[in-house]
Amino acid sequence: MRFAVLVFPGSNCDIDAVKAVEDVLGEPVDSVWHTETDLSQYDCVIVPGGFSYGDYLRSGAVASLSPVMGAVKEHAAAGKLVIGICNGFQILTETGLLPGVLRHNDHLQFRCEISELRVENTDTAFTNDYEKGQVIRIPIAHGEGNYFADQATIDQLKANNQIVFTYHGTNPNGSIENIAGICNEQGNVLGMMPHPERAVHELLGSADGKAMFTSIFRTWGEKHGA
Ligand SMILES: NC(=O)CC[C@H](N)C(=O)O
Repeated sequence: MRFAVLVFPGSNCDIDAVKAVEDVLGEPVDSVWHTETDLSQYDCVIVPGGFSYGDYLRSGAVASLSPVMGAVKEHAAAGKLVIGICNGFQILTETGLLPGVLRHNDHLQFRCEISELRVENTDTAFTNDYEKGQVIRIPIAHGEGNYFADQATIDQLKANNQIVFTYHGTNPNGSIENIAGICNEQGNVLGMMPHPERAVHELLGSADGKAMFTSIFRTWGEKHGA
């Protein structure tokens, strides 16, 4: 299975994502600069966290216009896997691959801490190694993680079981319905504010992010007979 981790000017979690794929799965992974227009050799694209283009205008707004995002749209339309983590989630909503927006945290402070998440949907390629309702510890680090969507969109997310993670206990940013992560209707594009790639060793404070990588690999393997 081949992974791409996109790199924009201002990305700062791309190397963590590369290391997580290498350490958890040992599968091939390339860093791919944002001017690339062909992602056809990859099975899973990770849009990492950071401050692409300095978060100018709105987080993710400028990066959503990068050449590589055309290729990400094609990759998603072909049913292949895309994960946006933190700034990556912001880029995916700005690109229109996921519904809703990420607004400034309701308290207007940057939050960098371990958060508790509840796994709401284990019927996705990204979460099937978790238990439904499992509470996991995954770090957050963002100033604009306040997920918002209008009521019709929220109703649709619920009806299609697209809410994948919610904050458990404390909501750190004011997200509507405590939403921490969602997927698209087809289930092959996931966006989440917390950072699973920073939680793959006990040494990092939690290894609860590992199951996301093993889920992806297992799902891909089942589909491709690997
Ligand atoms: N860690 C990140 O990806 C930061 C996300 C974003 N730039 C924010 O502060 O909201």
